[in-house]
Amino acid sequence: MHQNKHFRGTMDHMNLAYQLLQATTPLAQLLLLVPLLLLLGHSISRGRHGSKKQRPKRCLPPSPPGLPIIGHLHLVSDLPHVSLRGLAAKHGGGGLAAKHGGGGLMLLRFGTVRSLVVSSPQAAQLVLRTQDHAFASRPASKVADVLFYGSTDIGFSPYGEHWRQLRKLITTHLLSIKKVNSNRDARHDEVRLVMEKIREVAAAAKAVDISEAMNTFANDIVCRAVSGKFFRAEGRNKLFRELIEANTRMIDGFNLEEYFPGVAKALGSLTGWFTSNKADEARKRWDGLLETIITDHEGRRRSSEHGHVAGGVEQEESDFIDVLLSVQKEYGITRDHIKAILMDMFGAGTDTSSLVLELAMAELMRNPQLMTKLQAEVRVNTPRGQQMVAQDDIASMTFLRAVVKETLRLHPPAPLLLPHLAMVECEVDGYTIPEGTRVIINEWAIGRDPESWEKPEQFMPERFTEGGSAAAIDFRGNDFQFVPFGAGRRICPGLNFGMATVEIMLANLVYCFDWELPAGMKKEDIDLTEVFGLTVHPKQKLVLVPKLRAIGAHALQAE
Ligand code: HEM
Repeated sequence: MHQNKHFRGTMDHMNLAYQLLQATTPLAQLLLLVPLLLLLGHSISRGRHGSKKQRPKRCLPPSPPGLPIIGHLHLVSDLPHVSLRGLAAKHGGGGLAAKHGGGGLMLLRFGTVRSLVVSSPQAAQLVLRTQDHAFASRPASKVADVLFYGSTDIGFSPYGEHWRQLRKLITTHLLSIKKVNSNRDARHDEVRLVMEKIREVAAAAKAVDISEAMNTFANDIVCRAVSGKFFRAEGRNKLFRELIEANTRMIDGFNLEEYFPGVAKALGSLTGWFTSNKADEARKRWDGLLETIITDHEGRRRSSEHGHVAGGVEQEESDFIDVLLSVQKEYGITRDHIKAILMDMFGAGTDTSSLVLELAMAELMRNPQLMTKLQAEVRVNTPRGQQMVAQDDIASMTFLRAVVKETLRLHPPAPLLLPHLAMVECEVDGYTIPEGTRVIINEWAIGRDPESWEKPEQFMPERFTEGGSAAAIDFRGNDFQFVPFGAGRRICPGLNFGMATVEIMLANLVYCFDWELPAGMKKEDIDLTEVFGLTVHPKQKLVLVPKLRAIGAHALQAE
């Protein structure tokens, strides 16, 4: 392709020379001939030697035609992951990976921000593994700066020593497999509370708002691991939920303020409608809540150091906030850093797990034969007479895991992961990616890529079971056709925590109850239309009617 360009350039020089030679006197012809011959010679020698030198400086990935000022913003609908897939199918071809069924790189401009969109497993592998070191940072975000104390949390922190330290801290003290296992009793306790509530609803022949119930549950699980039983005081868990929801809406990555920072700066103080103004409000509310919780913990720590037990209540085992306070000096973190980390834990850990649960239940209700199959597996593998499914029973439930995987494939809670950033100029699949380019990985499109998945739009958990077409594929960041937790340095550190939360709850929902749709509703009426945000939610709430199984009734009462 580059040689063709040179050939064309050489031909242009020759045409020009020919025309000039025709139009001028012999002396002028001679005088003109010399520089033209020199130019021609130079072109030819560039064509012959050093094929690298002849390449244009930058061969950028393909782009659809854009508009002045807004760039490609008008091409993105209110479901960006869907429009980006459509655009990538038309414009994201080419590249070396295309030869292997890949391609999947497309360059867009949103306002002043250049964005690389990654839409195939091959391209995702190049960005998240081969060049992970170059793409492991996050783009600066005014909203994240306001919300997360100057982006000093983990999720929005730029790549570097601060991020490394915090990540080490949370993976060691909260999210390691050992820690996740040690939380099993607390998890079991929280699941039991939900089952009790559902039982009451079932006894009254009413319906359960599954979306709400799963969100509360996931939030309670994280809050309990992070701040002990403290969080239940004075309706704090409700406030947490409100604040988390507000954050998710504000940091969806498609925020005009971030695409026109100059305009936003000029107008920001005059108007109240910019997201960062709202973020400021939310941060003040977060700060008040976190300050109270941290101060409570400090008080407890002081009491126990002096041999007192706060409020006459038995001292509980230390939670994550206690750990953060005790390692503050060792890790060199400030009080604001602690608050930023806590916001991450509450935010990243709640919505994600609860969405997987809600959507798994929705898909099972749409596919009753799969619900029956899952119930059979869970009920057979739970020891007879046992009131609830326990963590240890889950190990043998392969279909349960397949259902969760299939839910993550079709409905990844964060369809565009979190944005990455090119820290240096680098080359991906023969294209130059300029330093500072924002990178959007369209995991939603990758999970539905027909090159990688058989009948990609269908919910078929069997594909992940033994003998299935995707039996060997896992979500731990090694199989790039399936990266709902991301991959590489920025892979979700809460993967084990999230999976443990989802599996134990789903198993118990289908073990303890049979489920029906509200009167007059058919399975075809379950609407999965989405609302976009950093995490994507179904527009319609999932409301289901629980029916008690005999075992559930005795068991839950007996506990
Ligand atoms: C099913 C549950 C979950 C899913 C699907 C999920 C998904 C993700 C995704 C897609 C990312 C971005 C990866 C990237 O940028 O490439 C992420 C990052 C993150 N997640 Fe999760 N997550 C889940 C549960 C959790 C839980 C339970 C926690 C903690 C309690 C957590 C904490 C985090 C943090 C701190 C980050 C930022 C990592 C960094 O930037 O280095 N996640 N998660």
